[in-house]
Formats: sequence, structure tokens, C-alpha cells
Amino acid sequence: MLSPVTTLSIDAARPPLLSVTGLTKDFSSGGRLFRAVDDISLQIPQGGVLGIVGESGSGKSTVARLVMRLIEPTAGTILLDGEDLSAKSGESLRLIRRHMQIVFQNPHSALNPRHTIHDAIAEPFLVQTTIRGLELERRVEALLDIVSLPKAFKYRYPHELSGGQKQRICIARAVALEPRLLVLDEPTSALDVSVQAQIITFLQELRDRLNLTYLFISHNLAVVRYLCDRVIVMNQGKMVEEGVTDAIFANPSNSYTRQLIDSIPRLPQRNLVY
Ligand SMILES: Nc1ncnc2c1ncn2[C@@H]1O[C@H](COP(=O)(O)OP(=O)(O)OP(=O)(O)O)[C@@H](O)[C@H]1O
Repeated sequence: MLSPVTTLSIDAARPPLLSVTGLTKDFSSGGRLFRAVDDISLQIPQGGVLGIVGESGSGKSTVARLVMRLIEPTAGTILLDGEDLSAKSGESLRLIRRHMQIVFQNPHSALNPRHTIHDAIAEPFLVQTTIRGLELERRVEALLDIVSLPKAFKYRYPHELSGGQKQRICIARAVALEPRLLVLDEPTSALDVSVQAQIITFLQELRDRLNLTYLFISHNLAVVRYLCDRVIVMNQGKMVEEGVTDAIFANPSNSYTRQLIDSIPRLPQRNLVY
């Protein structure tokens, strides 16, 4: 287990790890304002897995980017362990960003083709810490071990890896500085179905092993059902349903949610997760 790089303040009466209130995002397009995210509120306790589902264009990725402060909200607050992200900028935002990392959909474009796997995994340490030399080597190898890849992979380049292996490298890099929150934005949709299943199982094990908290974005309800404790259903930027995953799947109260559930393809038994 890696030692913590920094720690957030820990209160006795602990707030949810992530608490989002009234999150709203307007984009201007062709001189007109378009509300992509409309008054979304959510909470994730430490160690929880919250899924956001909805069809293409419903605003899921925009929520992910807002939570990561990759884009600025039009309105709303985002608290990480009680700390207001919207009040932070510059160095204090950079410091708190260590505690929240994002894994994107496409591992093929996320890795620099000219950098070895070693350099890809070492980068967060070089940018954010003073860890160097033998200790850096130890960390890189430990992270390859965490994502169940051989140490010798550090000498390889991205084109020498499969899609699933590349996504494991992206996950290794995302967990390098021991974040508390991992935002997973469709992390398996660019992968083959059999590899998707491996990555989902792996993400579940990783959460238990590193005590991570996930915000999991997907249009794949079967994956969400497998991985998430609670789920939010989004339609046209709005939250139309929220609750315990099993309860929502068993008895959706919203007609849009029911349509989504009915659209899950019936697949052969061995692909049951999907
Ligand atoms: N930078 C932007 N400028 C203008 N409109 C944007 C921008 N980013 C997203 N949008 C629009 O906001 C809406 C929500 O997009 P978003 O990517 O969040 O949806 P999504 O649910 O993640 O879709 P998908 O599942 O296809 O990724 C879409 O209509 C999209 O066109």
C-alpha cells in the first residue's frame, strides 16, 4: 500500500465525500444559451459508488467535468469532504485536485504515444510531488502491480498494449497520488465487451482495496446495476430519478427510466453483466 501524499482534514462528524448542490451549466452556442445541466444535486459517502445514467446528450459528461472543475459551473456548489471547490483557485485548487481524478472513455487517446508506460505512470509524481529516483521506480512498479500488469510493461509504449491494458494504465495513473474520489466517465465504452467485464470487475476490487469513492458515468445500465450502490437518471440535463440501484431497477417510478431499463439488450448468460 502506498503512503498518503497529503491528507484532507478529517472531522468526527464526517460530511459526504462529495456533495453537489444545484449544479447548473449553460453553454452558449450560435448566440443562444443552452442549459446542458439543470439543477443537479447529489451526494456520495466515502466508499460509495454513485452511477449517473441517461441517453447520449443528457448531460452526464458535463456533470463529470463540472465536478472535476475542468469547466466552471453557471451555478451550484461542489464540496469535497466539506471543502468548497468553487472557492478555490490556483495552488489551493491544484492541491485539492490530487484527491479527485478522472478516467476518460478512450484510453487510446489518453496516453501519449511517444511516452513509455513508465513515463505515463511517473508523470503525476513528477508534476505533483518531490518523489524521484528509486522511490519513484518502486511506486511505478507498485502501481503496475495494483492494476495487475507485469512490471516489465514499464518499458513498453502504448501501441504495444491492448485497449484493456491501456485503460488499466490510465487507472494506475489516476490512482497514483491516492485520490479519494475517482470520476469514471464511460471508462469501458471504447473497449470490447469481454474486456469491459474485466475492467468493471477490476474497478470493483480496486475500490475495496484502495477505499475509493466512485462517480460512475455510463449509458450502460447493466454495468451501472452491477457496480453502483445508488443511481441518478438524467434526461435533458435534469435529474429525473435518484435512489438505491436495486430499487430503481425493480420499480422505476419515472417513465423515462422505465424506457431505459426496457432497452437493456438481452445477452447470452456468460455476458450477464452486460
Ligand atoms: N462545450 C460545449 N459547448 C456547447 N455545448 C456543449 C458543450 N459540451 C457539451 N455540450 C452539449 O451539452 C449537452 C450534454 O452533453 P454531455 O456530453 O454532457 O452529454 P452526455 O450525456 O455525456 O452524452 P454522451 O453519453 O453522448 O457522452 C449536449 O447537448 C452537448 O452537445
